[in-house]
Amino acid sequence: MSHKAGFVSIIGKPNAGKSTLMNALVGEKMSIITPKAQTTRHRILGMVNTDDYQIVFSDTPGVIKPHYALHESMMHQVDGSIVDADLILLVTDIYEEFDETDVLKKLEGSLAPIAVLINKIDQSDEETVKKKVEFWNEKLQPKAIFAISALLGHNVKAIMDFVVDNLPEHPAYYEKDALTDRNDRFFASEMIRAQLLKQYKKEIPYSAEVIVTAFVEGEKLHRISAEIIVERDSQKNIIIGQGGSMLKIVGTYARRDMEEFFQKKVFLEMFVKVIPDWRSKKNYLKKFGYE
Ligand SMILES: Nc1nc2c(ncn2[C@@H]2O[C@H](COP(=O)(O)OP(=O)(O)OP(=O)(O)O)[C@@H](O)[C@H]2O)c(=O)[nH]1
Repeated sequence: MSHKAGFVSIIGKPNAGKSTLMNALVGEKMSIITPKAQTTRHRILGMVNTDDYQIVFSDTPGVIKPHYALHESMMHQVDGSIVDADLILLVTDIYEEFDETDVLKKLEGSLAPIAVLINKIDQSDEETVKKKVEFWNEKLQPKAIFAISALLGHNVKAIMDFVVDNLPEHPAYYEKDALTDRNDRFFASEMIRAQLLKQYKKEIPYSAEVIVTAFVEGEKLHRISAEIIVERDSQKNIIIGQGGSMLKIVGTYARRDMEEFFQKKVFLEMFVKVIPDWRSKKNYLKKFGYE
């Protein structure tokens, strides 16, 4: 019997709802979601397997104009996922008036069919949705347009059906029990990064990276050590807070998320370290997993 498999890339501006959609499609909390733009820094694969097919979704960083080497790496990951794609899901936010020219420019080189997903329709009305559908039909003549709410799961099933219909015949690319290309260390560091995005304002979360330095799996308990890397001493002080109060909050929430994710008790310790201008330094970026 024939088997289908393919790469489906989720592309769009920051904050459009790409990670929310990815999680809704794969049914797991794979990508961290926060109200802040530029939450996602890596391309993350999420797989859906049945006997008949394997869909390999890629959640990607939001398309931005690069300001640091870090951003350049993020945009390379977007480009890579467009090159690999058998199918592209372009996510756009119904009410954000983003200029999407840069996203469209990236898509120009691709031959993969595109579906435009107009997201967050739960915050909109029929008339606005209709106008957006017309706009995208004219602009891109995509293979399909869906008006969706990734948050509420509205029309997510229709996207899945569309994806399966348009998947090429191909053997599986990964083991059929695989869910992602990322390991537990990665998810642990992402859960800490999500708390940095939630608990601190302005530049702090964007200046921070999280490295899991030890991950000891136990029968009853995982012991996890992590470093939070920032660019300046002043940022280190803010991260730690008065008498360690802020770091304690971050640790408490991150540990709670980890315990839910790993279904295990977690002992978490964190250290804050300064590496001046790490976002612009290629050697550190490489060390932190940005190619
Ligand atoms: N109302 C509403 N909010 C949504 C919907 N989808 C996503 N959001 C919210 O939009 C914000 C951004 O969502 P993400 O999924 O992190 O967006 P993203 O495109 O991955 O963002 P980047 O990582 O910056 O590229 C979060 O606060 C989500 O809860 C939706 O369908 N409706």
